[in-house]
Amino acid sequence: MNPKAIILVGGPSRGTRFRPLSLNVPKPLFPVAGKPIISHHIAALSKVEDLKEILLIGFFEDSVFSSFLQDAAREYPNLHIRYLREYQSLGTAGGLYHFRDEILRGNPDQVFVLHADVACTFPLVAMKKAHEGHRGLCTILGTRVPRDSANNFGCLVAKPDTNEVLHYVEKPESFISNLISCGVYLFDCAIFDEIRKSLENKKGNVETDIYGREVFQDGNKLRLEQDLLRPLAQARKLFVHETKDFWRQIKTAGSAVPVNGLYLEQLLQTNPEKLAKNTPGGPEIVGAVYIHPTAQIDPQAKLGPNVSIGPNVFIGKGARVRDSIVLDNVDVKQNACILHAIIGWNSKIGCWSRVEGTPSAAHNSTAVTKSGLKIQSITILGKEVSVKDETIIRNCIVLPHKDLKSSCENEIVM
Ligand SMILES: Nc1nc2c(ncn2[C@@H]2O[C@H](COP(=O)(O)OP(=O)(O)O[C@H]3O[C@H](CO)[C@@H](O)[C@H](O)[C@@H]3O)[C@@H](O)[C@H]2O)c(=O)[nH]1
Repeated sequence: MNPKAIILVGGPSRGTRFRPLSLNVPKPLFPVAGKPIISHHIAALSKVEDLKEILLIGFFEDSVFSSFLQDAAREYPNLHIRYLREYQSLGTAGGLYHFRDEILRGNPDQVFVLHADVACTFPLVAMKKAHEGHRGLCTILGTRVPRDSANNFGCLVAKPDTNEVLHYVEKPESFISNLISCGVYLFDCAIFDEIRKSLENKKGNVETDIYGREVFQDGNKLRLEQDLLRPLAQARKLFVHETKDFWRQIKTAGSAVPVNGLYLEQLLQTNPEKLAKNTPGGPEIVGAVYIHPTAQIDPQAKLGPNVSIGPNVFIGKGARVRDSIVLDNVDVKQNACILHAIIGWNSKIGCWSRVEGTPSAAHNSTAVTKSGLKIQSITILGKEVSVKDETIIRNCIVLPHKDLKSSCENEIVM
């Protein structure tokens, strides 16, 4: 077996719900639990036997991923990781088809396809084993979600004894099943014949590009879900591998906070040496906390659980941080309190101030409702925001470069 992998990274127009953070970093590179979102995908892929090549496919500028790719090459010398740029958004299966020659080079027999905007334990080795035990062309990772959120996803109805998918419906209007697609797939390479068939069904919508390759006309995308998975289910060639581990989407900026917590909890179980520990004369650490080696934390500060502290951060005496991500070069003055928040690069949090959000209990949701109105649950400060001493910022989104001189609540500060 000689599998390859693809990570669908999307492009700049797709990160809008991730604002204001995506104004400064493309969503796939936003750090959670101390490393870029897609590094978690790559770490899981690196454990798949014989997998040597990972292709990131998206429509960002080429330069966006260059330094990430250099770092990844150093960390994984046995993996060949490249970025392939779509000339425009081609849809979730359009890039697979457009770059089919690159993907099929070296005759792989299987291809993993992972959405960049999901977080989970990526049980890829178990998925591969399950895939090789049936006669399907695709195994899709599935998870159970609460009934009322199921129609935000691709829904699957499967035979419990064989895991064969009988129906696949993308974001149905009414309830079909609470077993949903996680956006993680393993395909046999024969899938490219199915893509060809699906294209033939869309006849008349194909043109030839300057390299003589078939591409789709403007605005006509090839959708993995509707154009490929649905017919595969109808042909009984789609199987599901259900995971009981955590799974989350990363759509809004606020969703990075629970995802950060889940990855940190996972690290606490698998690689606790990567996390901060209580040491004599050091700050108080509660639960899973990641601190970049260049950060300086006052011994009288208290951090955790579920906290990531980025490079060159300074946390002052008596400060308290929990359930939050503090990005590079942030200066947190003494006795400040940060709860359920993301603090953007180079921000300054004054003495005795509070930056806080409200924890949301809802699965895969980061907004809460108050008096019938949807309010922001995670407080997010964009890059270079300054919060004056003794100020409270609660349930707010603050755009970059703002100087907050008085308290605010449930606001978008523009
Ligand atoms: N390269 C590329 N990537 C794309 C494009 N369009 C979307 N993507 C990437 O494909 C992934 C899916 O994005 P969406 O199109 O926004 O779909 P969704 O609403 O997240 O729903 C999909 O994912 C759910 C799981 O998270 C599924 O449950 C659902 O069925 C569907 O596949 C993201 O990682 C996104 O960046 C494109 O044109 N080109």
